[in-house]
Amino acid sequence: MNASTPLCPPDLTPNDVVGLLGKCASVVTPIKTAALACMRSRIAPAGKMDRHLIDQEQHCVHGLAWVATYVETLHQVALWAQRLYEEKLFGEIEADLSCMLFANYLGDLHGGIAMNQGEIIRPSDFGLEALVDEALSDPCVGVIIASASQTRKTKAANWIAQTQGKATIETTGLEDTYEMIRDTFRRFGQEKIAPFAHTWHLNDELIPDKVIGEMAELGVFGLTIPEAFGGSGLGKTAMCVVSEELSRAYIGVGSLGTRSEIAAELILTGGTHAQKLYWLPKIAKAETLPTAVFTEPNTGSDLGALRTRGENQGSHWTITGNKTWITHAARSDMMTLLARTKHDTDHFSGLSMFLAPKPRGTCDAPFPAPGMSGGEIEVLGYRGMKEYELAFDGFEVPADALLGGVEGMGFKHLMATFESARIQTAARAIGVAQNALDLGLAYALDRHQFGHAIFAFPRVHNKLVHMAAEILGARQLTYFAARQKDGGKRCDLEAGMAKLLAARVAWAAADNALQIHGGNGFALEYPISRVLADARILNIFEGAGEIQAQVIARRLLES
Ligand SMILES: Cc1cc2nc3c(=O)[nH]c(=O)nc-3n(C[C@H](O)[C@H](O)[C@H](O)COP(=O)(O)OP(=O)(O)OC[C@H]3O[C@@H](n4cnc5c(N)ncnc54)[C@H](O)[C@@H]3O)c2cc1C
Repeated sequence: MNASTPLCPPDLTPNDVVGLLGKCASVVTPIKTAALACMRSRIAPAGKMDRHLIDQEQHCVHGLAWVATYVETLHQVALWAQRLYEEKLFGEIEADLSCMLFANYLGDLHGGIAMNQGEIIRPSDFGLEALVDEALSDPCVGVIIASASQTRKTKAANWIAQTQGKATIETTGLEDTYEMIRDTFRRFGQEKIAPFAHTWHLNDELIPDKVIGEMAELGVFGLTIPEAFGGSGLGKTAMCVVSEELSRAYIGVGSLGTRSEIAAELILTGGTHAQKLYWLPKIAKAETLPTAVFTEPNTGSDLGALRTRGENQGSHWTITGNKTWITHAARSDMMTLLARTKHDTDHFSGLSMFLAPKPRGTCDAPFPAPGMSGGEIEVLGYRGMKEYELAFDGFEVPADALLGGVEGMGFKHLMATFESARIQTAARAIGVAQNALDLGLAYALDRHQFGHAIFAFPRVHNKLVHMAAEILGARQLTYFAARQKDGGKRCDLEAGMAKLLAARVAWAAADNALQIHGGNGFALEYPISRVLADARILNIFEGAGEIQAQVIARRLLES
């Protein structure tokens, strides 16, 4: 990023842009490699990783995860651009948005990446100022950065304004089947969810049973369950598209399938044949709504330390302990419940997973089961399913409810579901970000100040362009993780990156869209107030941002 870099011609063609994106994506790879080498030398000076040093160096360890996430995003966007170009689908808006994304992320790699507000990871943190300067002094970087001019931003903004009502601004590059699925769920979201979501939120209501029934008919709950067990047998890419569109209408609805996805994944990876035959068809039809019962009052991120006890009574198990933050606990029929069954342990190896049936509760009698009680936790956002704290006191679970019939495998089984759950959460985040963009755009076009629609002001429309560009990047990264998963490859790294980035993108989009609404955005009456609250949870659950960064960095360091 050297001042003498030649500035670009303002009229880069999409063809020029595709070439530049590919070059820029390759010039940043050495930055990741060098940051990784630097962290290896700091946290594994003798060749073996030192846990104490990992914690001591956490800012930079997590910074490495962010650098790698940026580099992977740029790679995936460059590959997407190349694929579209070959199919003659890479047009002006795809070129404009990818230039914006590259300009911002290349700038961040040079000046510092915001891991969070105020927590910036800079090249100097790794002692890599000279290397980063050198890598980013490549002329292709200067051209891309200069191409993200105000003229181009305004042109992109006008294009975005014309795409109002279109499913996606850019061509996603997904096969037609997925785009047909998107259209179906977009229509469903627009007709059956979006008009009611804000009222459900304001009244803190459960999403109506009727909506769950309609979603079941559309196949939401059995999307990725194999056909042999009553599902549609689709892959994670389809799950992403469905989750995006449902969450774009309302995150509560986009999250209804999350617990079914977790339960199905647990049963498919760890269950006995009898458990698969019994539960999967019921989950696919939404006859069984599962709930995920892991977190405890004193154990959140460090799940391996949880204390709820499972005791083998011969004919059955009993569960005793406290859980918290359990989404949709009352209106559910089965708990994927993690408890300690090896009582002489205090870490993950003593944990077992149960598929514990429970009677479905109502608002008046949420937990009508002996040995189980609970209370609602009132929340800022992410409503529609309700959150609960639960107390178990000798709650009985059938003997055959132990997942896979084996003790001590619960944490391992849960870890195997993380890839899928994180990909789905990234897709939910993209849906929320898209909702924010939709709302911000509509308001900006409608609201007039100083004699113009506020959309006309660069500081307003630049925000919309930034949102669209970041959504494009997070989307391609998420689809990449989904493809890896569908291809049977290990993808905890890619899934973690997708979730890490998409959660930040959703929060930034919601915040910027609220800013565009001015004072009205702060009024509960406006849906953007809900979207802001909903967006905030994405960086906390399914692995807080810090935990996600830790997981990504450890995987990189171990490789
Ligand atoms: C709306 C909502 C719905 C949820 N739904 C469910 C559900 O259905 N089932 C379920 O089991 N759980 C659920 N959870 C719980 C959720 O998974 C946990 O909140 C999450 O795992 C974080 O745990 P914690 O809240 O105990 O935070 P803690 O683990 O106490 O961490 C607090 C903060 O400390 C920081 N932190 C923690 N550890 C580290 C570290 N090693 N390094 C650096 N920073 C760190 C992070 O910033 C973190 O946000 C839900 C939570 C919410 C808020």
